[in-house]
Amino acid sequence: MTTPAAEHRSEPMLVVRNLVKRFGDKVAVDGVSFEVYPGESFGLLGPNGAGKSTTLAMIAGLLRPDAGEIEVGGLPLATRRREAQRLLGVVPQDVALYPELTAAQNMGYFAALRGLRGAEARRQIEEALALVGLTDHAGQRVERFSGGMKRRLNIAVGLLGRPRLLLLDEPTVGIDPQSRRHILEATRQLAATGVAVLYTSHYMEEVEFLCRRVAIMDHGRIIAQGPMDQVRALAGDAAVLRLPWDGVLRDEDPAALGRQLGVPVETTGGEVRFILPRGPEQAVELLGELVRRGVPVRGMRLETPDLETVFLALTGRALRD
Ligand SMILES: Nc1ncnc2c1ncn2[C@@H]1O[C@H](COP(=O)(O)OP(=O)(O)OP(=O)(O)O)[C@@H](O)[C@H]1O
Repeated sequence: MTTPAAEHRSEPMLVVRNLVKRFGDKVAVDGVSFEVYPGESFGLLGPNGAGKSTTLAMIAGLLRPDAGEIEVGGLPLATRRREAQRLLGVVPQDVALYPELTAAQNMGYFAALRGLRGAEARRQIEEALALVGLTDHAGQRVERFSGGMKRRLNIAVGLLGRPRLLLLDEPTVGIDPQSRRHILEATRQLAATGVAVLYTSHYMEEVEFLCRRVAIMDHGRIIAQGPMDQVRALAGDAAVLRLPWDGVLRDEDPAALGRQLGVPVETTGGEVRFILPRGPEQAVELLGELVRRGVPVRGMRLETPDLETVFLALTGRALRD
């Protein structure tokens, strides 16, 4: 499934074609193709180890592909890497900051590395800190920052040089809700100003919030790609039953319960999600089973397909176990 280029008025900012990367016998990226257009956040979704970071590292020019092509702003990465990299902002999973320096000093250092000087550097630093909500913390040393604030600063660093293509590698893993909101909102604003954003995540709700187009990766391959509604439709009848976690399954291990009941389960943010391949009617059986086991059901929500259920429908596995 592909999006007709005609839908987009501009040329793609990123073209990835038949990308392959091997590590020894392991094929980490296996024939991946997609495009990202100016002004859109394109979601690259997949479980840990799917090959998302490896794909991003190749686009960033940090890893050489074994096969395939990458073009950034029409420039082939293989032959015009330096020019292409000037259009790119990369925000890696690991935070790379100097803890003993303030946020502003870190930004100043990375701005200089990017070749920015004087008033232009100051303007860009100010803008980037404002976008991620760190203006009031500019003078604070990074060692006193929370994990979420460090991630936001890491993103601000990635924005120096005003990239036309921003690569965000799972920017919200393990951070507080406030920082997460800042990051999602900043990403949205950037896309609104015309930046092409490639957003990788294994949180489908983030991708559903940010992205109109998405690719789902598993074992190095793209197993579904296209506009969100079309990809969602691949879930067929599957549904998700969400139950509050606190107090409900106190004495039960939800993963073990899921295995016994034969349905994939994941636990996130105080609730358990049971994924029901056969759709809503399976919820009746499942609830009956929970009641038989004496599990007090104090609330529930039954939802129609999201990207989680798509992944299950296509692979038979939950995105996050
Ligand atoms: N330098 C490397 N050497 C050997 N194997 C690697 C290397 N980098 C990645 N891999 C393997 O390639 C596969 C894809 O890894 P990758 O980090 O791209 O996945 P991912 O989807 O980004 O997952 P995560 O969210 O865990 O980073 C994994 O099986 C990983 O173990």
